[in-house]
Amino acid sequence: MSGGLDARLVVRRAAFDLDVELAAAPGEVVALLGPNGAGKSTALRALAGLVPMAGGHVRVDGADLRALPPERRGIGMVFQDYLLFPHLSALDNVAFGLRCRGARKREARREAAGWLDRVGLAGHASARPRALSGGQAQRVALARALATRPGLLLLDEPLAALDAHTRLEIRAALRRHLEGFGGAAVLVTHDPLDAMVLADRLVVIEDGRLVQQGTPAEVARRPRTGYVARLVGLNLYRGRADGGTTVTVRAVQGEGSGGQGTSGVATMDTVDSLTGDVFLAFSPASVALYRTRPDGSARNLWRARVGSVERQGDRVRIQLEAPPFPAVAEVTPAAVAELELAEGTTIWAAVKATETHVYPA
Ligand SMILES: Nc1ncnc2c1ncn2[C@@H]1O[C@H](COP(=O)(O)OP(=O)(O)OP(=O)(O)O)[C@@H](O)[C@H]1O
Repeated sequence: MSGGLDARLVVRRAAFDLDVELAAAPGEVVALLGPNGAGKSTALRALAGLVPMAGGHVRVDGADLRALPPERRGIGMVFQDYLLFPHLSALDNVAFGLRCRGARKREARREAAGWLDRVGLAGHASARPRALSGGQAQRVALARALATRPGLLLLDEPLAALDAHTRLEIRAALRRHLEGFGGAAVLVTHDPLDAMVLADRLVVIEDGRLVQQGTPAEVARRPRTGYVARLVGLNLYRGRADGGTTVTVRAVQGEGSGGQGTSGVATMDTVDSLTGDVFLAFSPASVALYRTRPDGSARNLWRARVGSVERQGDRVRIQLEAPPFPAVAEVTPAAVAELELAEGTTIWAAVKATETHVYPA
């Protein structure tokens, strides 16, 4: 690829080893997702030149940046904690980046004023960072990063320090500005919603390795690890399909979804005919719960113990412990009351074959 970002990032530390390839086309926003300690920040810092690389390359618009120090890479950066210069006004913070690129003072300030206007802060040009709210400070940081029209923009948890209301507002502003941005952008986030809203493509890393990538819709539809499944809220199992519509499954949900002893096998009826190793997924909302064994139409049915009951908005998430079928069910508060669900309750869980989704592993 000549334009955009083309990188392979190799970083070695005593107890950690990162090796990921990362590409982003001009105008594309790639979100890096992964559990704590997966190496997201390390990858971003390697791109920025803030940690030494043991191997690989960083090319932006065809230019190899690996030998350059951070300040000469021409990369725009937006961090969680803004990192504005406290002694400079909002205007001069934005102008600073332009000055570093060689713009004259008047010219830099004129252009900076235009960017402050674009992020809705024309009236705050002379304010010092401490006089700005978190959301305003983050908009100044964004203007500062965009003003230099970098070939690569890095965003490290840009919404994490903001309160819920400001977060919504800045997420929308960020989306607008990213849409108008012509360079490649890499966003690190913990928040699947930020990733889904802001990114064109998701790259998931675990333990320093890329485990899955694709558009948000592809990743949400076909998670390939327990982490991704939890992220998108699906129940996920690995199994073998026999060419018919029966899958022999074992859980891949990992910790917190059934605990230890997730051994043994079970079969599930599906509607997809595949052969070989497969993933089987279904949504928590498709799990029906019963106090007594239900009669009637064919469906997958199993006994489970309620592990936890957790209210989330107007729904309740129920962890079901039932090796090898640990699962999450999502029901209404009325159903919780009616079924008298509490930790330790034993119930029947059912999922229709038509609600399952099977795809090659
Ligand atoms: N400065 C450092 N020196 C040594 N090890 C570090 C340093 N920074 C991070 N690590 C280790 O490198 C690994 C990757 O950390 P990193 O911060 O990149 O992960 P992350 O995916 O960004 O995690 P989080 O979501 O918690 O921010 C972890 O094992 C971490 O403990």
